[in-house]
Amino acid sequence: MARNRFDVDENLETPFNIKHLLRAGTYIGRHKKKMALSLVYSAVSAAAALVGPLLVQRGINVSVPNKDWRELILLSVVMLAAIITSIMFGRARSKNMISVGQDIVYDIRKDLFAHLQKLPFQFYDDRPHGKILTRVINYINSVSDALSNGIINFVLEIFNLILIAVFMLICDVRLSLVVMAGVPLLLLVVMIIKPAQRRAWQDVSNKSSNLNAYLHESLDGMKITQAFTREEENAEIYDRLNKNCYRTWMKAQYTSNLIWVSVDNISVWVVGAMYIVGLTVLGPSMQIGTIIALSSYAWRFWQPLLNLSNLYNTFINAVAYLERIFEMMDEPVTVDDAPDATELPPIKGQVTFKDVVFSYDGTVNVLENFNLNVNPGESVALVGPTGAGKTTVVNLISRFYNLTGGQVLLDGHDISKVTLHSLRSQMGIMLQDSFIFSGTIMDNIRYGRLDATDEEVIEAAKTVCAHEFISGMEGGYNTQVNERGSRLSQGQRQLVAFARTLLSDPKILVLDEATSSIDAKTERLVQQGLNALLKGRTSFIIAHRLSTIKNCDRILYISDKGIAEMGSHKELLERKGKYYQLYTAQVED
Ligand SMILES: Nc1ncnc2c1ncn2[C@@H]1O[C@H](COP(=O)(O)OP(=O)(O)OP(=O)(O)O)[C@@H](O)[C@H]1O
Repeated sequence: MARNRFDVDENLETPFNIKHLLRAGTYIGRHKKKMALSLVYSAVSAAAALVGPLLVQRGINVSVPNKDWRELILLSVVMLAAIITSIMFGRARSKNMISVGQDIVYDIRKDLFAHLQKLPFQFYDDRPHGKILTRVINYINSVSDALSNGIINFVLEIFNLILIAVFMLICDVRLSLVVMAGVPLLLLVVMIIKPAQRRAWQDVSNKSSNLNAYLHESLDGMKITQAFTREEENAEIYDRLNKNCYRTWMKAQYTSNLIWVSVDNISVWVVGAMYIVGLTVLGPSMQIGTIIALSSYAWRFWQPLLNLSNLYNTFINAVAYLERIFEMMDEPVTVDDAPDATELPPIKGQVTFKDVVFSYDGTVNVLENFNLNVNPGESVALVGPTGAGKTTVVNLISRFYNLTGGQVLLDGHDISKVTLHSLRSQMGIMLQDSFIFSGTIMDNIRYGRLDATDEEVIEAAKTVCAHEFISGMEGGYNTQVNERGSRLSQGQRQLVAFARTLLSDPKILVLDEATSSIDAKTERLVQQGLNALLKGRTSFIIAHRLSTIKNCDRILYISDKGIAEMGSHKELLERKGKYYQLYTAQVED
């Protein structure tokens, strides 16, 4: 699927949709008190900062000519107080808004992660994980700033603009109009440059998302890269993606700078025009203190306009990011409890596949009219060629994917009609990828049953012959293993994962290549422990090494979208069919 690639851009250019901002309002609404307080702090800080030029005007026009030193000192004290007030309220606002911004990040991330944990295997099959990370980390960061500071700043800048305009008009109406004459010119520049600027920043975000996706994939596959000496080729791909980031970043900076340069130019022209009009056209009727005060306001007048135009961009980008975030939050949990789902009662372990049809992509069927009935306590092995569908069959029992057709029943209960928790908590699954989490070995074995005692953990490890190597490690069961268990051998990882599966004391056990990396001697020992454990449990065992499944009650040879052969080891050998060929080939080897 096209989106599962690190070099395919996401479409961020979406029409402004207020719906997303309104939905984001639910996150902002939780902090309305702090937001309102910040607005008050901001207003006080801005108003205090604007008093200065008026005081300067009064000082130059009145106090100095009248040599009223008392008033001049008073004006200086008031000015100092205004500056201190402005700084203090500004700081209080910043402190407040930082916490609001982080609260919003926290809330959105929490909801998103909760949702990610519910999304089915299919979702993760389809997307580069680096891009998911970009949404959870980068997009949420960008959005939080727009939702917290952005909204406050928007209100504040409008307030600032009105306030500055009022202060200017109080100073002098005619010169104020000269300053305001530059506004249409600025709007024109903004309208021309802003769309390009927005697209440029979206490009930056896309290219860094692609870089993240590739980086993530490369880190995951680093050992293979080094084994195949692909470092140079990979460096070239990374370099290309990195250059894309560099190029788009420079372009975005360039377009952003265009706005600054334009605004700077316009403001210089306007202030220049104001001086010319003030000193020549209006001449003697204009006092120098008024011109100085007005020029100070004129410089400030442009700042909120520029900030508003930047905020416009921030909001447009935020809406695009919000759309991507909400798209992920709205990603349907296709494998979920049905509205009328019931709890699966404690099962005996009968598993029935009834006319099951399954396709991953909706076009090619992996299984067709698959029928099977496994009795409680029966052990069933699945063998067959690579890619025949063995893992698919066992994944369907845990409902990791929805069926395309037919039914899977546990003790007669349709698994699509029971809650996932009650279903999966009765299953013990050991997937092909024996994933080890960062933490201790004890934590890893206890992963599926948090209330298990240390003794139970050790007992499970002993059963799968993991106790010996664990005890030999420097910290025993409390040895820290790195993420993915990189400090354990592949076989040791399998043994830990095996113990984890057994500890959950399942009614149905699924072992997908559980012992493929374990040496033959240990495997035989594991087998003995396993035989005891399999008693009373229904088990599905996938193994390419046929010696490990010879004793299973039934062996299914999976091929051609179904069961090609079925029977005990002895029966299948006697039949001299596909299983016989597979087995004799292995024995000869
Ligand atoms: N997530 C997926 N999306 C699309 N197709 C898939 C997916 N997983 C497996 N397939 C396809 O479904 C078929 C059956 O795969 P499955 O993993 O069940 O085979 P298997 O018999 O377990 O193979 P192996 O012995 O190699 O583990 C394969 O052709 C495979 O390409």
